[in-house]
Amino acid sequence: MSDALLDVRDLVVRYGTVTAVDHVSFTVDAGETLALNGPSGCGKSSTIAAVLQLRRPEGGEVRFEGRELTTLAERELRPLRPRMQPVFQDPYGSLSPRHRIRDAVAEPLKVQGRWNTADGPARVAELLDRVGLDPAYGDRFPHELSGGQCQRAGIARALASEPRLLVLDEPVSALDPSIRAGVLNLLADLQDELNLAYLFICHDRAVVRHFADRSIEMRAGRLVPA
Ligand SMILES: Nc1ncnc2c1ncn2[C@@H]1O[C@H](COP(=O)(O)OP(=O)(O)OP(=O)(O)O)[C@@H](O)[C@H]1O
Repeated sequence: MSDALLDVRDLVVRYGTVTAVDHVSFTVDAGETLALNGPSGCGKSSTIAAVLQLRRPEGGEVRFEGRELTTLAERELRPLRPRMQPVFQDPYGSLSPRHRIRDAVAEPLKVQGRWNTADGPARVAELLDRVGLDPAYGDRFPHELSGGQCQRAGIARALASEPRLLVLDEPVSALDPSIRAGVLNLLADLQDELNLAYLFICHDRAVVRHFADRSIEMRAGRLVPA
């Protein structure tokens, strides 16, 4: 058995007769960035949905922190879910338009029973500050933030859960090219500071070369030599 943080073995995802992920295996170590590349429709989203157990795979194993997730009941998965957090491409899509940024960042703490009125607000301010947002932005709604600021707020919300793994699904593709580097630098700093692991989907080869420790390539549901 490997001691990787995430160990995916022979993963299979099917939609009816379509095999979207066909016996895919990879590992991600603590503190490591693995890039997952490939053309549209090759199975990247299906792979990460199965890793996050948002969709139960038809075959294979997803071992996270040494525990096999695919055989766990939802009730057993619940305490593990905070430790693997997604960050999606659309910065506005991952935050509810009706909730202030402060409440969006506080929500994971409340859901996980870790909210404390004495120090909760300070924790939220600290998380916003950590991602480079003035804590005063906590009062705003997502549409009052730029795309880059909103993506930073989404990262703060993910960090509230104290994850070990972030699944980054094209986290800077929707952002203005001039602000992409700032968000990528933030992710790199957070990784160093918190020993976070990243499973990173990205189409931009220059970004992958700069940002990832290793990369794997998918074509038509299978891993191919990079
Ligand atoms: N809900 C679904 N029902 C049926 N087929 C699906 C479903 N979701 C994905 N597929 C099919 O599975 C295959 C893999 O899709 P997937 O979205 O995982 O690829 P992708 O690499 O993430 O693509 P993109 O980069 O465009 O998001 C494709 O052939 C797609 O049409």
